[in-house]
Amino acid sequence: MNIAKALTIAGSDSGGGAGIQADLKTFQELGVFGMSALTAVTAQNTKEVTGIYELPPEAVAKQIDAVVTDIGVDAAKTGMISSVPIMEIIAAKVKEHRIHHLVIDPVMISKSGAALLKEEARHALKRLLIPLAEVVTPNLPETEVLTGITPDTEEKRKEAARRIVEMGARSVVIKGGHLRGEKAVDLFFDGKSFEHLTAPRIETRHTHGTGCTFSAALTAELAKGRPLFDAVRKAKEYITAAIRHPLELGGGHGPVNHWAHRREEAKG
Ligand SMILES: Nc1ncnc2c1ncn2[C@@H]1O[C@H](COP(=O)(O)OP(=O)(O)OP(=O)(O)O)[C@@H](O)[C@H]1O
Ligand SMILES: Cc1ncc(CO)c(N)n1
Repeated sequence: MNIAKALTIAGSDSGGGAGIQADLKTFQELGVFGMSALTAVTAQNTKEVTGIYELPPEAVAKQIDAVVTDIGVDAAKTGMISSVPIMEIIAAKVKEHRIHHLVIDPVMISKSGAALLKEEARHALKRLLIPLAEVVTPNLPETEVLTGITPDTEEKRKEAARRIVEMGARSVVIKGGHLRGEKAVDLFFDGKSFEHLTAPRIETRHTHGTGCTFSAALTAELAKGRPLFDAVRKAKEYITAAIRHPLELGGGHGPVNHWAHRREEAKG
């Protein structure tokens, strides 16, 4: 049996909606065997982050080595990587193990407002990780930090996408979750052409983990061998269903529903 295998290199969210937990749930839902290399443990719920505990860089390296050398990795993603030494070791391991299908989700701030990336690590993210990416998935504030462009118009979002590809990424999806308007529109660019991914905007506060879940779905589809833009489209369908059928857990930004896609598939 040929089983697709995906690895997430990210932080743990005790609340289960974002981070490693969102990634593994998404991999499983999409029929991919999920593995993890933890970079940090966060104490977190739908309202706040109450603690961040980084792992030693060596612990991150050992987790990656352990799974790549035995089980194998068809595609990987990165999420929360708070410090420069952890970024350095991940970049080295991605090169050493020739991980080609790599999704970089440049996580910076949680929905509840906590900083998940140290300020001094912003530059390292651009220098070390973005050049290794098959696709980078910034939201709008992350796009601004990466490029210095305020992405408040379509033209500026296109310019920012060009800049991210110039940094060495093979492609980028600028996510429009933070825009207003009737539609949630994301912009894809692969160095040649632009494509829009459009879905109805759902009125809800239960959006904890949208970014992690989207990039995990994209990673799962790449692990299965789906072509890049098809994988992006599938990920968009998956996250839209997960937002559309909220679980209504917790008193703050509740988690998205990782199994909602089953309902939509059942409807046809
Ligand atoms: N209210 C919404 N309705 C429909 N789609 C949405 C909504 N909010 C976000 N999305 C979609 O979810 C995906 C993730 O985008 P978003 O901009 O929310 O990521 P993010 O800010 O990185 O999330 P996170 O808080 O997990 O870091 C995108 O495809 C975006 O268009
Ligand atoms: C551990 C972790 N990673 C990513 C996010 C994204 O917001 C989060 N809230 N927590």
